[in-house]
Amino acid sequence: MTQIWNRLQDHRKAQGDRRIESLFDADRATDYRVQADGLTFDYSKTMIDADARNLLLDLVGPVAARRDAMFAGERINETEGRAVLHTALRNLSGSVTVDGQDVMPAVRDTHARMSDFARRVRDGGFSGQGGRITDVVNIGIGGSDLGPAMAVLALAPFHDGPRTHFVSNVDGADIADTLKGLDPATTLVIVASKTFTTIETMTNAQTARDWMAKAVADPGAQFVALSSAKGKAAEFGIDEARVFGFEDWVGGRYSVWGPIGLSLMLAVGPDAFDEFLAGGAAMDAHFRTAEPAQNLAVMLALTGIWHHQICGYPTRAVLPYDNRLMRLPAYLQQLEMESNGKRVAMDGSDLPVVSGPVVWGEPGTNGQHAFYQLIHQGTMPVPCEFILAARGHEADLAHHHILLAANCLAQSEALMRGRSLDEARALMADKGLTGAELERQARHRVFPGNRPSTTLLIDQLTPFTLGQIVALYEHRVFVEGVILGINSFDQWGVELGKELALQVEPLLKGEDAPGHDASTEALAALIRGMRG
Ligand SMILES: O=P(O)(O)OC[C@H]1O[C@](O)(CO)[C@@H](O)[C@@H]1O
Repeated sequence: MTQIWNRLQDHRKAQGDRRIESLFDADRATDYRVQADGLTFDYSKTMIDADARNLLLDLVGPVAARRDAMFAGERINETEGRAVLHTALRNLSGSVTVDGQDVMPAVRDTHARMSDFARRVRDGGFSGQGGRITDVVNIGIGGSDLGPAMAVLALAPFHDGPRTHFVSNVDGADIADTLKGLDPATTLVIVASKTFTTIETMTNAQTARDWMAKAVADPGAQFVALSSAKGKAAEFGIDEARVFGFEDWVGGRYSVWGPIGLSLMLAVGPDAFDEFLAGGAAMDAHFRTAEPAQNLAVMLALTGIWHHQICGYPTRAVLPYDNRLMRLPAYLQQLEMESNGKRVAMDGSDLPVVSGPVVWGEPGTNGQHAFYQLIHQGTMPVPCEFILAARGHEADLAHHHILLAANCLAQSEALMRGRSLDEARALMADKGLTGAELERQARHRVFPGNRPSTTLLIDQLTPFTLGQIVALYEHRVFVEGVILGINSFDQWGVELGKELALQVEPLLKGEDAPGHDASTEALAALIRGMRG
C-alpha cells in the first residue's frame, strides 16, 4: 500500500503545472464518468489522468472483502465490537445473521409497526388529546436529527403528512422557538436517541414533556421513542407500543433508514419512505456488483482521496444546485467527518497518510454570492462536488431550473478554465485603461482556473433518488475508510468534550470544581458575573 501512495505522490508531482483542460481528448468527457441506475458521476474536470486512475484503482484491493464482511454481518466495527448493518434496514426481503441469528424478522416487524403507526397518525386513527395530530416534533441530535431533517426538506414536494419540526440544540432557544405556536394537544413528540442518554436530547425531551403536561392529562401518550435502549424509553414513561427499537449495529449517522426515519415517514407516508429505502437498496446492489472503475461509490471515493490525500487540498465543498438539499452538506459533515476523522488505523498504528477532509457547503446559487470568491481566486484550491437534478418539480417554473442548471455547469467550467492575464488585460483595455493602471486592474481580474470539480447528475430529486444519493455517500465514506485503514464506524473523538462538559457545569454554578485550566476558570468566573 505504501508503495502505491508513494507512486501516486510521484505521479502528482510529475504532472507539475499541467492543466486539466489539456487532458481533454475526444473521449475524456465520457471516459471519466460513471453512469449507473440513472445517476451520472462526472470526474473529468479533475487532474485524474489514465495513470492516476490506474494507481488509484490499485488502492481498492482490500475493499471487496471488507464490503462483503459488512453486508454479511461480521463485526467490522472492531473498536466497539459491533456489526455494521444499516444496509439491512433498506433490504427488507433479505436475510442476515449476526452471531448465528437472522436479524431480519425483527427489522421487518419494526418496519411494519412504524408503517402502521405512521398510517394511523396520518389518517387520524391515532390522535392527540385535542384531536388529529397537526405537528410532529423530532427531538434528537447528530445522526438522530440530521438524516430525517435533511430528508424531510429534500422531499418537500412529497410532504403530505403533519407539519414536521426538528429540535436538536441544548440551547433552550431551539426548543422554545419550535414549541412557540404549537398546540400541545395536537402535537406528537418523537424522542430520537440511539442511546437514550444524550444530554441534549434528554434535556429537550424533559422540557417538551413539561410543556405538554401543562395542557393535556396524559403527556406520555403523545410521546414516541426511537432507540436501541428500550428500557430507558420505558423509564421515561413511553408505552412500549410507541417505542421503535433498533440494534447497536445501526450507527447513529447511518440510522435514517430505520426507526430514526419515523418523522420522514410521517411526513411523506410509508409508501414514499419505502421508495427512499428502495433507492438505498438499489445503490447497495450497484456497490456490491459493479467493477471498481464503473462503481459510483468507488470512483467518488478515489476522487476524494486524489484531492485530499494526494493533492493535499484540505477541504471539500459539497454544492447541491437544489435548494431542497440545503441540509445535505451538514448531513455529510457528520457522515464523513465523524466516520473518517481518525488519526489511528484499525490496528492502533498511526495513519500513514492524512485522515478525511473538512467537508462543508451550501446550495447553489446562494453560495456563489457568498464564498465562491475564495473558491475562484483564493490561494488554496477547494475541490467542489456539484450535485444537480436535470428536472425540478415546479413545471411552471422551468425557466428557473434552466438558470439553476446553467449556473451549476458554468461554475465548474469557470473553475477549470479560469481567465488568463492576457484575457484580463484585453478586458481592461476595452474599458479604456492603459499602462500601469491597466496592469494593476487586470491582475485582480485573473482567475487561475485549473481548479477541480466533479458533478453528480440525477434526473429529479425523488424519494428513490434521495435514497440512492445518501447510500452512495455512505459507501463512498466506507471505501475511503477501508483504503485509509480507518474504522469508519466508531466516534471516540466526541467523548472527551462530553465528559468535560459535565465537569464544567458545576464551575458555572459556582460549585467546587477543581482541575480546570486557568483560562476555563477565568471564563467561567466572567459568565457567573454576567449572569449575576
Ligand atoms: O442517538 P444518540 O444516542 O442520542 O446520539 C446522537 C449522536 O451523538 C453521537 O454519538 C456523537 O456525540 C453521534 O454519533 C450520534 O449520532
